[in-house]
Amino acid sequence: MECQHVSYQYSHQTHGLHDLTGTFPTGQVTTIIGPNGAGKSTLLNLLAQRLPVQAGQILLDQQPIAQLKPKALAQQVAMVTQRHQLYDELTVREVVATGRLPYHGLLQAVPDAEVTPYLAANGLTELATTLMQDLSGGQQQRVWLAAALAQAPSVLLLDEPTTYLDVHFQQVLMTQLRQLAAQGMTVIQVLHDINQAFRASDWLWLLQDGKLVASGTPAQLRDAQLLAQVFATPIEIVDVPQLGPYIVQIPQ
Ligand SMILES: Nc1ncnc2c1ncn2[C@@H]1O[C@H](COP(=O)(O)OP(=O)(O)OP(=O)(O)O)[C@@H](O)[C@H]1O
Repeated sequence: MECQHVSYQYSHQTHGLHDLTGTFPTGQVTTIIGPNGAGKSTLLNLLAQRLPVQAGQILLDQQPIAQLKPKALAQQVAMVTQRHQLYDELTVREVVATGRLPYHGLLQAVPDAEVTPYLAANGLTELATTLMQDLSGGQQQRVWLAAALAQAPSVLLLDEPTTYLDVHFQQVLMTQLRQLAAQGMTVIQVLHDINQAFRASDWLWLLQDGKLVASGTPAQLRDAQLLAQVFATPIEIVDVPQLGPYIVQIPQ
């Protein structure tokens, strides 16, 4: 997936994204990092076509995604949705089944055989008949991931997917994303924890004020001066035994 001169402005606002050009390598985990308000969620929403690109284009396999019909797009690009009250009274199985809708007619039932594997792969079998409103935040997060994976997308988008997860499940998720990428999926996520971003990614996008300041491998972007400037805070990179380089914020 790639962006070519992509810009977006919220109506009557100066904020948005300005002339972004760069790639999200196929079969790799890319993490978008940057300060609050840098435009990370806006970019994800553009990649998912939840917001229309106003200038430039986003290409998937060299095709502008704006030209894809909604059903074709949903078979290619899935976004792990944040909690939504509309789903509170649906069961886990019903929510995961929504991921299969792009492969069926609107009124067709989704066969159990298409849902069961995604429940099992995400540790949700036991919870299949539980209502969403009766789940913890972390369990709900796993349901949204299962629903997105049920779309069998080639591109998976995740906006701060670790928010509701404890440290153990954060690690489980990061490993799962790596495995999906190894199987050929292009994974694009937004993370706030920069150390997690540097450890869990093959590729990084660094945004500031709606602009792409840098993109590259974690090794290329592990630059204390650059990070300090973008995050407006003193930063040092220290070597932690058994962990390697670690980005630390220096108290002012
Ligand atoms: N619906 C909206 N209408 C108007 N402006 C918006 C809207 N959504 C976001 N913005 C503005 O666009 C800019 C980018 O917002 P965005 O949510 O993409 O940033 P972000 O990097 O994801 O931030 P955060 O780290 O705080 O989640 C911000 O200045 C924000 O105020």
